[in-house]
Amino acid sequence: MTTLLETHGLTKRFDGLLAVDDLDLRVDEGEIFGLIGPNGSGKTTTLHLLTGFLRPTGGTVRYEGREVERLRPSVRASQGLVRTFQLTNVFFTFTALDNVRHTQHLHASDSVLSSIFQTPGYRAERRRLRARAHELLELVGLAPERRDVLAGNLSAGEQRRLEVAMALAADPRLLLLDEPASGLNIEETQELEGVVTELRDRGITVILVEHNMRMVLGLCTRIAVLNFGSKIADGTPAEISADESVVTAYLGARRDAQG
Ligand SMILES: Nc1ncnc2c1ncn2[C@@H]1O[C@H](COP(=O)(O)OP(=O)(O)OP(=O)(O)O)[C@@H](O)[C@H]1O
Repeated sequence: MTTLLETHGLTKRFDGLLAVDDLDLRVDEGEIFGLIGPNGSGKTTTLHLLTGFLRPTGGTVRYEGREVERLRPSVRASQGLVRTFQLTNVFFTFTALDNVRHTQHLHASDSVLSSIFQTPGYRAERRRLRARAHELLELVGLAPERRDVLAGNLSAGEQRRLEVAMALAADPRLLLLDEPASGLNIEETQELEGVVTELRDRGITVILVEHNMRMVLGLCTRIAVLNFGSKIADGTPAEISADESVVTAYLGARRDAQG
């Protein structure tokens, strides 16, 4: 198994608060890797550190064998380390297709001159990208008749899957999904699970940050559990479900929430 992503001693401190504490992770190529933990345990901060939206206070992030913790998010994305954004990147007044096309343009390397003069090469590339956008929407289960619907008029489940299609426009090798099932009903969650499985089958490695335990336990090959910024367990779904410290962390969190 090839290691695709590794962190060593990854740490993030916000003033006095240790949000991520000396975290070692290893994600192998072809995995669906789960990152779970109670509210405030450091999952989102970890995701920001992996993708470059935050700089670590200490430690390293290795992707494809190279240290990337100092690289900007756009540079990491161009290397295939891509994340979703919980709908913040979706333009609700654009159609589903135009949202994907827009994301493709953000990653394209067209020269200004070729676009002004509409060279044959430029036009062929545009046709290729349009066909690819249709393919991506189909891959996430947005049928051709949904392509031209405004994103704001899609169902919650369709919007989540559109968000995945937009991330796929960057051609990820490793895709980080940030709570993709939040706000979805059971049926929508199952459709999303089908999409994540399909991505894995197509060779995309996935890191899934998610509160829905049924989804995480059902999909992931391995899971790491955070609590107060530290990793308290990692292993297969069966190992994690049977781990006393995980059960205690979740029960403790629930008691705190109940006051
Ligand atoms: N920019 C910031 N400045 C200060 N503290 C922060 C910042 N971002 C996160 N934190 C704190 O770091 C800790 C970890 O937060 P984080 O959002 O990573 O947790 P999480 O596991 O993703 O939580 P949730 O499941 O609720 O999304 C929390 O105590 C949070 O308040």
